Amino acid sequence: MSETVRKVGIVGIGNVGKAAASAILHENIADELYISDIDSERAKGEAWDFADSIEVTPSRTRVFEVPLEGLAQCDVILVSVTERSQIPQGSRLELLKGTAAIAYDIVPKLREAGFKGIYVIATNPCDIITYLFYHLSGLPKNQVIGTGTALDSMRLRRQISEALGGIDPRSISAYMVGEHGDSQIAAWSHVRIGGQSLDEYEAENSDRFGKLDRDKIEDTARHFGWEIHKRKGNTQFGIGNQLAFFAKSILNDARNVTPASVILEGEYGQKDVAAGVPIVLGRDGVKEILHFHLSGKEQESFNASAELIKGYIDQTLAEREGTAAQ
Ligand SMILES: NC(=O)C1=CN([C@@H]2O[C@H](COP(=O)(O)OP(=O)(O)OC[C@H]3O[C@@H](n4cnc5c(N)ncnc54)[C@H](O)[C@@H]3O)[C@@H](O)[C@H]2O)C=CC1
Ligand SMILES: CC(=O)C(=O)O
Repeated sequence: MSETVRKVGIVGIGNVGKAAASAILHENIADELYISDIDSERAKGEAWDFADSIEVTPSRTRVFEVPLEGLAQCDVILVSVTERSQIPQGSRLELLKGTAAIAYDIVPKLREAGFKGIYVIATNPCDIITYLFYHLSGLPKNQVIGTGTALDSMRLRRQISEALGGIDPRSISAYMVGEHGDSQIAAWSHVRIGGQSLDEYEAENSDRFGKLDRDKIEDTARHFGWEIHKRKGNTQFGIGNQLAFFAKSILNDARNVTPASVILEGEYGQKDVAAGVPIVLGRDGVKEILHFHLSGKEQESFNASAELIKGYIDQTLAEREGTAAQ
């Protein structure tokens, strides 16, 4: 019998990395989990702490602390590095200089070490960092994926669920698209409640809910991260579980439809940019990009969001390499 060992790596074992690692162990997603951090002593402590818990988790995942290059053997590397996780003025874009510098440091080293697997990136600003990983890694675009608007879309579904009397968010299909940031937009034209369009569902149930306040729901979902951030100083479990879900979908070739930040080459009218759109996620990473025909206003906002991301990508490439995105 041939033996397939599922190997997942995490680079950056802080708030987010630890939440992802815990989810991986509790859901038996990997046979071997490799963790790496610039602070290798702390990472070793985390690895040993996780190893102590294996007997009472459903998995027998072996956990190792490794230097960065030790991650090159993994099928999937989850990226949760950052220079600082605090964002005083509330924009993820403020992290760009620090996290771009980390990308320029670690991606060439992993390339040199022979990493040929799939990157899943949570590090903010997520879309720009995803593009930089693609640009620096030499990997095909299907193998470089940002979590993008996946977390925002869960927040959106939860807000819709609450407005509709608690209907299970898993029975709601609703996506935030564009930037994992302030310019993201809800694709209201494609919201479905158990397959029924939201307009039809609202009309059928007008005596129970009336018309949803879409602007308020969208705005709450868009900014929900800050409500958590200002109370506990970070967000970690939503995204940690999301990273684990991405790893599981890839390793199991699950072919889930999920929002993710991916490299666009003409899809949604955009090129040379990474932005959040619905994809099919499986063994090769991005198996397919779903093309929603957005309403005119949604497409306009999506274009503005993508242009904003592209502006920061171009600025970063110009500062670091004296070139713009190709
Ligand atoms: N995409 C999303 O939906 C979300 C993204 N995030 C982002 O995830 C990132 C991580 O956040 P936290 O875990 O709270 O930060 P943290 O500060 O707790 O952890 C970051 C870790 O990265 C390590 N690190 C820094 N430079 C490194 C390098 N060159 N090589 C290896 N390790 C290095 C640090 O030592 C630290 O352990 C941030 O960029 C944050 O904004 C957080 C929540 C949601
Ligand atoms: C911090 C962040 O990006 C979030 O929770 O959405």
